[in-house]
Amino acid sequence: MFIPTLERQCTSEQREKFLPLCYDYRIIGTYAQTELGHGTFLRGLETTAHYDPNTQEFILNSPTISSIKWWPGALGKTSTHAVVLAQLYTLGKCHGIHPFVVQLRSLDDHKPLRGITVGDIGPKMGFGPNDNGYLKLHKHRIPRTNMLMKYSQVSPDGTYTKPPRSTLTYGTMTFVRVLIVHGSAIALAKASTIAIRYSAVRRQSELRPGEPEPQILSYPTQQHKLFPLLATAYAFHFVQLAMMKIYTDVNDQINNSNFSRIQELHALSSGLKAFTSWVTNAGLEVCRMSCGGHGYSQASGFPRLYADFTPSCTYEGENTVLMLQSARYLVKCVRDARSGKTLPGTVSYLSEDVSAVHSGGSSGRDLSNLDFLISLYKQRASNQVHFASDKVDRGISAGMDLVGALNSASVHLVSAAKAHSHYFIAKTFVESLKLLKASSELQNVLHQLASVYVFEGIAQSSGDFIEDYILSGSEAKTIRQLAVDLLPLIRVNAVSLVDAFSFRDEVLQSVLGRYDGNVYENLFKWAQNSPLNKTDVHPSYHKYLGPLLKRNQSKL
Ligand SMILES: CC/C=C\C/C=C\C/C=C\C/C=C\C/C=C\C/C=C\C=C\C(=O)SCCNC(=O)CCNC(=O)[C@H](O)C(C)(C)COP(=O)(O)OP(=O)(O)OC[C@H]1O[C@@H](n2cnc3c(N)ncnc32)[C@H](O)[C@@H]1OP(=O)(O)O
Ligand SMILES: Cc1cc2nc3c(=O)[nH]c(=O)nc-3n(C[C@H](O)[C@H](O)[C@H](O)COP(=O)(O)OP(=O)(O)OC[C@H]3O[C@@H](n4cnc5c(N)ncnc54)[C@H](O)[C@@H]3O)c2cc1C
Repeated sequence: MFIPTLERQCTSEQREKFLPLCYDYRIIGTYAQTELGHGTFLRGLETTAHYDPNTQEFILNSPTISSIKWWPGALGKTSTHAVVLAQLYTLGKCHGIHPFVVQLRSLDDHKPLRGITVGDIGPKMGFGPNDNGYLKLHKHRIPRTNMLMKYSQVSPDGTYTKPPRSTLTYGTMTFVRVLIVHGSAIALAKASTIAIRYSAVRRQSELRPGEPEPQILSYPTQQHKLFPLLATAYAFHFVQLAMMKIYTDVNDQINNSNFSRIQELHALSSGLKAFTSWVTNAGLEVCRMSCGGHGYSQASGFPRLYADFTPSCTYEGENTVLMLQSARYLVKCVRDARSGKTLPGTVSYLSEDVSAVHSGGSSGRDLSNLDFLISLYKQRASNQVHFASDKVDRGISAGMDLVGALNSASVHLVSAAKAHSHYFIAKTFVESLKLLKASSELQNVLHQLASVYVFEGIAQSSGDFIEDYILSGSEAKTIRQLAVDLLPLIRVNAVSLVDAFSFRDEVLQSVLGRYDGNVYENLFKWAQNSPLNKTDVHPSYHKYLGPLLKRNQSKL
């Protein structure tokens, strides 16, 4: 995050100064924004940067215990520099959060500089090798030119020039949220690869006396656990491509001082980051548990995969907070639509009158038609957004201010943002396949995946569709059965569909997911290499177990 921030927030002179040092690994940096007391509420960050016009320096300070920077990756022992987000003060006025490049350690002996107290925050649930750290600043001085001044400036005499948009400071977070959508796709693809390959190798139980034990991948329940997640990994692959395209287009516009789509990008990236990381987080556990006891072994790769992925739901914007950010924008769009404004592409459906399109229960609707079902996802999303938006309006009519009305409706707002994100993902998946240049055989297999993703998405949220009369109960049951009917068809290609992710064994880091399927021999080999097996009799025997056993044996 250090380099993307410099690339996005530096003047051209600052780029020339800092970026070559980064690219050549002459300095290593981190992104120090979160503090002990604040991670979500950025306007509440307490680190200060006071401008001293006499020396043309900023004085950075951690005024309270809660202002200590806390969590930034590689801050503890590795980074020589940091982008520090601090409240800018100049000529006696506070101008809010701004980014500053701060050198933390000497480039000669790597010792912390004067005014810098830095260290590791201690062991975490995962990310063991990463020295997430703390940083306490004590009246640490940096040159004026270390404030990243592409969008806002402080002149030598201390005069402040404000940015075209205050939220341009948040640009790196948007970029990383887009990466996390990709990260979710990759993590779920890895977990699906491990679970499906192992399920093809593992044989268990005797369905009928004398019959060979079947592959557990042949059990419909195992298929129902894994194949919707496999389809989701493909869905997330396509949606991260679409998200990155939108990010690149909007970022190009921002670089040309066109800020018209910055809110739409923030809302979409926030919703997709939260939706994909929540779904992946839960999916990793389903994949682990589908592998029985061996799934719980470190040898499976699942413990590390989960422990390293699960903070994706927290960092780069806690998921609930980001869903609320997305919903806040959707409510704004409903108002804009009502006042006749044209809405941008990803939310234009909110100005359509979808309610008249479908009414649940009418017979003869083709419930296997993906285009039709995507229109139901659209109706569900539109209904949820309008319902939540109406809640906000009623709160305001009852005398609340906007913040109070948004907070009061926040549970429904999160549901609306989830439905919006789900619609975008399902629609993108189906549309991406139409554009794919592939053989009819491949198109058929991918259509099966898209179908099971769309069907199962409705089955798992059928309440939303039934409550709003988008589907009747019997139609929801039919769609649920359509998903189950697809499972044996996907079974035929399941291993090939995970092989297609092409994870090398060294990357997958899983004995269960080995490409050669040689699991048992390698599990035994892996166990023999366990540190506890260095000696037949563990040294602890002589200290504890031996004396205990001998003492009790003498009583026999
Ligand atoms: C090449 C790679 C290939 C593959 C990748 C594959 C695998 C990689 C895997 C993972 C991805 C990579 C990296 C991740 C790995 C490890 C993690 C590493 C680091 C983690 C770093 C961090 O966590 S950094 C810190 C992150 N912190 C946050 O995100 C803070 C969240 N909080 C906020 O953003 C703000 O508090 C808030 C915006 C939520 C609220 O702000 P507030 O001011 O209180 O309130 P509002 O009034 O709601 O907002 C004001 C207006 O500002 C608009 N806004 C807010 N944010 C933005 C934004 N980002 N962009 C644009 N606009 C924004 C908001 O909409 C409001 O506007 P209005 O018009 O409505 O007023
Ligand atoms: C592995 C890891 C790596 C990290 N790396 C970095 C890094 O490199 N740089 C960096 O600066 N930070 C980093 N962070 C910090 C991370 O960005 C924050 O933890 C994250 O932004 C969440 O903020 P918080 O911890 O203050 O949670 P909080 O905001 O305190 O969240 C706690 C609960 O409060 C709820 N909540 C908060 N605000 C609201 C609201 N307005 N409405 C409703 N509910 C709300 C949340 O939904 C959540 O349930 C990292 C964190 C982790 C775990």
